[in-house]
Amino acid sequence: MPSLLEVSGLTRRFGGLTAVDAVDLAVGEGELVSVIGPNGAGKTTLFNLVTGLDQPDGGTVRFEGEDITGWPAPRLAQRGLARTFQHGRVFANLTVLDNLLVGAHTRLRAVRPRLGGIPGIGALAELALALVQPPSVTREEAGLREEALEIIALFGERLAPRIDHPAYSLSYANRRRVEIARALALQPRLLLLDEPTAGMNESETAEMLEIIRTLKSRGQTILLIEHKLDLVMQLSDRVVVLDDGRKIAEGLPQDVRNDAKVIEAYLGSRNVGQQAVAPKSPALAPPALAA
Ligand SMILES: Nc1ncnc2c1ncn2[C@@H]1O[C@H](COP(=O)(O)OP(=O)(O)OP(=O)(O)O)[C@@H](O)[C@H]1O
Repeated sequence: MPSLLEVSGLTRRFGGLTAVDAVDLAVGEGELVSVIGPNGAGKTTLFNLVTGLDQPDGGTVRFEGEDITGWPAPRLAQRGLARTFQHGRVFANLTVLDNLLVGAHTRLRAVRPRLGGIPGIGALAELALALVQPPSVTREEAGLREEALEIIALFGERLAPRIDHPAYSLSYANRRRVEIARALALQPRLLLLDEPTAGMNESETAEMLEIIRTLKSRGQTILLIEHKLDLVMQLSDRVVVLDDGRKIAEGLPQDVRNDAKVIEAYLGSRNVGQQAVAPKSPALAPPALAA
């Protein structure tokens, strides 16, 4: 049986720099795979290539065996891939709940009548149905609202009391939670999280770890970029390590932690996240030193 996601020989060059260099990567159904590596290793570029925000110079991306290389992001979202961004992206003027409903909207069936073939007719019919609001649309939207509230409940008191607040009024950490909640509203087959704990303090990071653990226990397949290596070690089924665009190691967290090439990459002059690798800083120390 093919993996849910299979990346083969993926390559992206920017001028003379090869940001992603013939990377192979597979994620099985229900797995949590983390991508780690020093700053500039190519992690976000890899995510951009998988999620249609950037086009590869070579290689393929397959999803459930289907070649999805170069598909635009909206089509990938409908196919079951949802992602979050390193610096968080929400609809600032929409409420928390509406941010989720926007995410869920791609799944609505009743408001998207099948009137293909005649250009523009589908969009017109969709608009007409939205204005008239027949029972099928109302029912489906009520269902999505229920689902959205269930997703919000996952974040406990952080979001539940704020469902009617505009996203711009939220704290940075809450905006990041909304972004993840919105991605979940798509009911993705594969959730790609780009540094979900960036900018979060210790207790917020611990909360996020529990949320990701809960998602994983529900069978959610996850591809994760994360600089906080203790979190990576606790959550991951497998870890893929990039350095200078190339995959230098892959395996179980405990094996990667002790891999000589990984230790070398992290002990170089580069930084992990915004903070220098230092053996005295266990949470940010390279894998081999974080034990
Ligand atoms: N649009 C671009 N144009 C030119 N160079 C780019 C572009 N995007 C990324 N790069 C370069 O590609 C390399 C990989 O960058 P990328 O952001 O993927 O690394 P990363 O592992 O995600 O780093 P970080 O941990 O700092 O987020 C870097 O050297 C970066 O400067």
